[in-house]
Amino acid sequence: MSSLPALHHVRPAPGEAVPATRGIPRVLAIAGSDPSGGAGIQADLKSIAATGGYGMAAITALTAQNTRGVSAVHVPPAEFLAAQLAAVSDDIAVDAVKIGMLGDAQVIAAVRTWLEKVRPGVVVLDPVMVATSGDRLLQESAEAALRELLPLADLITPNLAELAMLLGEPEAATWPDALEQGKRLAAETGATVLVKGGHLDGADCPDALVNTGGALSADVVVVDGERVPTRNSHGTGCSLSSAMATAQARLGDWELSLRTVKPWLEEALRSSGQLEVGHGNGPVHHFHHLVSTGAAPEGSFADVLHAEAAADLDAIYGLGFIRGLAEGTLPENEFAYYLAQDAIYLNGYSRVLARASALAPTEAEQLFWARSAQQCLEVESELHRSWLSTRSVLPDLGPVTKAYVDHLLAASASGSYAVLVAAVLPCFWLYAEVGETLHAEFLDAGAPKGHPYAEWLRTYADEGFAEATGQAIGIADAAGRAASDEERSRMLTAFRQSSRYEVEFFDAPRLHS
Ligand SMILES: Nc1ncnc2c1ncn2[C@@H]1O[C@H](COP(=O)(O)OP(=O)(O)OP(=O)(O)O)[C@@H](O)[C@H]1O
Ligand SMILES: Cc1ncc(COP(=O)(O)O)c(N)n1
Repeated sequence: MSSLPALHHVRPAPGEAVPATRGIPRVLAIAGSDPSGGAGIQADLKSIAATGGYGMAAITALTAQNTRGVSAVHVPPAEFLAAQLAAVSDDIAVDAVKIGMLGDAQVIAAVRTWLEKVRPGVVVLDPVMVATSGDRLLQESAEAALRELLPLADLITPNLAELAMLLGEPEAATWPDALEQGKRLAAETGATVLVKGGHLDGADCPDALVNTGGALSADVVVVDGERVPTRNSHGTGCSLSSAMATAQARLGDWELSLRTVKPWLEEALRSSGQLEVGHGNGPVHHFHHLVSTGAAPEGSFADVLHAEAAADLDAIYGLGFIRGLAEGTLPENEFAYYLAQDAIYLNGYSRVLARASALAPTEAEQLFWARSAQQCLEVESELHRSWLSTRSVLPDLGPVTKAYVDHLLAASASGSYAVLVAAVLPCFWLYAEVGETLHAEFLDAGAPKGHPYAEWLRTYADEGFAEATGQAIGIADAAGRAASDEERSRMLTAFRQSSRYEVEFFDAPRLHS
């Protein structure tokens, strides 16, 4: 015995809103297979998933086709379709059904019997007769049976050729004529008709919901859209109808459903060029809205960051402070100011690194940031013990130090580990590069005796810090490659800002000491 909730056996009266499904709607596509993946059941499953449903598929027919056309059609015995349908509805509550290619009259009869028994809450029928390529997907002898099936649907989604065939009229050449035909089909069937503008010319591509029985806010509700200049329209009808079934099961409102689905489909057409599928009318990109998970090569994001910092590194080497430090001509008060600000900075930086440790996704990264935070405090106390103890008056928190630490604290409160990692990186990376260069210059000059900053320049030869910098770069690179476009862009902004503060930090003694 089926344990389906009563809701799924009760069909709402015409005009009555279908209750929106809580959670993920279970949507069954009853359609033909397109092995090239652009139309039929394959497009249905992609569309259902892309618009937030759980897709199921009972296959009416197998086609051999690609983007250029259909080469063969095989319709299995209708009893086998009936078995598929029963297997689904005996076990699973079906929130919405989308019906596509039916093939022949026996298949139509099997679907009719199942619909009359199960009475799903949402039935969308795409009366597929002829593929875009011109190949028949419904036997001519089955057209009458298809017409008789229409009143069992809530929404019918014919293209202009199908609309005309169902009415036995010539194809509409203008949008107003198409809407008039939509009204006639709606009146004949009692269903809502989705009249589609895809086959018309012009810069716009409108669609309209038509129902003359008062089910909508007006007899004709037009939803405008732009025409996308592409030949990749294979499967747009299949995609639209299954997305409408899914949206309706969730929203319970046809107009809202079309307004939700149409922009998604328009973007899927617009992004179709990203797919390189076939040589004919290619498929649309159903999942255009998902972030690309194609793994970027290791080091690629680090390369982007390094390029971002190049101008700031040049600026640092050009600063009077750096030249004076290297040549031994830096005024003592500027050096003392720098050391005092460095000690203050390291205290704040340590707190920010501790936050990175708290947010780290792996224990190895957690440990790395925790160790780095500890080392900052050790360097801070070493500065006080040996470098600052001989200097009597210590400057307070300077404006650049404050701004830099505030920026890091903001990054640590951004909620994004990736952004925080990007923000703390320049202090490792730029400092390590500048230190290495100054130390090398010092050695090249023969480590001159009597250089007033010789002892300080020797501290730059710290292999442990160079190794930690390599680890920090690796973590930021991995975080950047895994981030969404939006998060990666926030990482770049945070990194750029910190890199800029590195320049200002080295220039602050000149301005504020
Ligand atoms: N070039 C386009 N730009 C924007 N939207 C389009 C374009 N072509 C089709 N559409 C939209 O795609 C959907 C399907 O419309 P169309 O009239 O092409 O139906 P169809 O012929 O049944 O589709 P199919 O191409 O799958 O046979 C409609 O929402 C329509 O507005
Ligand atoms: C199995 C199957 N179902 C439907 C269509 C219609 O799609 P289109 O008109 O875009 O070719 C198709 N080509 N194949």
